[in-house]
Amino acid sequence: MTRLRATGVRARLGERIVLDGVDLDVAAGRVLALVGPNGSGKTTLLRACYRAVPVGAGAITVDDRDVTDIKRRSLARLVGVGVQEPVALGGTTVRESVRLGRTARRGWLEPFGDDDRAVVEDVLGRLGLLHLADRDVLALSGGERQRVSIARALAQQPRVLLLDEPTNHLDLRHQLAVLELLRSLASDGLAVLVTLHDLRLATEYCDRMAVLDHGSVVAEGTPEDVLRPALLAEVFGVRGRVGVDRDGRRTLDVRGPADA
Ligand SMILES: Nc1ncnc2c1ncn2[C@@H]1O[C@H](COP(=O)(O)OP(=O)(O)OP(=O)(O)O)[C@@H](O)[C@H]1O
Repeated sequence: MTRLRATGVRARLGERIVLDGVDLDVAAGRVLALVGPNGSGKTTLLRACYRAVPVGAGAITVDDRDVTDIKRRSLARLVGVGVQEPVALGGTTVRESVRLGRTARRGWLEPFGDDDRAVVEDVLGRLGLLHLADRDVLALSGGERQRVSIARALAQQPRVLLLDEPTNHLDLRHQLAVLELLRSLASDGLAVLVTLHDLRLATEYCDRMAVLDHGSVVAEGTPEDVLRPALLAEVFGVRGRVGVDRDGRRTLDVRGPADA
């Protein structure tokens, strides 16, 4: 079973120690929400998982193989990444942009085949992008571009999916659609690690979360176990608690700043 693991990961950016002994474990079938205040190291940890940031100590492994020992092309078959600000080249349509995700799957001289086409059309459909497929990516809204970035990652058919703030440009309907999609991808067997700013959304939709604070994981578990009032006050600076609404859904009730 696929497993992404970080063990004692330390990373420096310039003079700063940004990750300071991070331990994390995401198994296939799970969505793990990585939450934490601004600047706590969430994006850096995700970047370390796909080798965009060097790890100074500790290790990040996929199926017990250190990611630094995996060739880039093989890594792209294992790990798909949707980044916060997708790079979009002018003159590329949505469909072409998503097709780029297939590069990792094909041999160097192998032509784009029916299988590739089927995967691209499938992910365009799953992300609600079919009606935009022929549009230039530069002529999209921020939220639409974000969905293209997720679609391209899925076109790689990875075993691990890393998404950095996949909901931050999305309207409410698309936020919920993306989080539902992550759940269904996990039940299809993917291991999903996703950074989320919106603690309420993370509480409602994710069965597990890890809280990063000053470069270390300070809590990991179910939202009700993790988001205790003391942690909400200390780490996020708010007064709040996790409860259950009338329909039995988990909710996060935030009452205001902790020092008010
Ligand atoms: N290139 C850099 N050089 C030095 N420090 C950096 C660099 N990039 C980021 N940092 C610092 O590293 C820390 C972690 O940044 P990171 O982007 O990983 O945090 P984050 O939790 O994703 O933040 P946010 O919630 O604001 O997106 C921050 O203090 C940031 O200022």
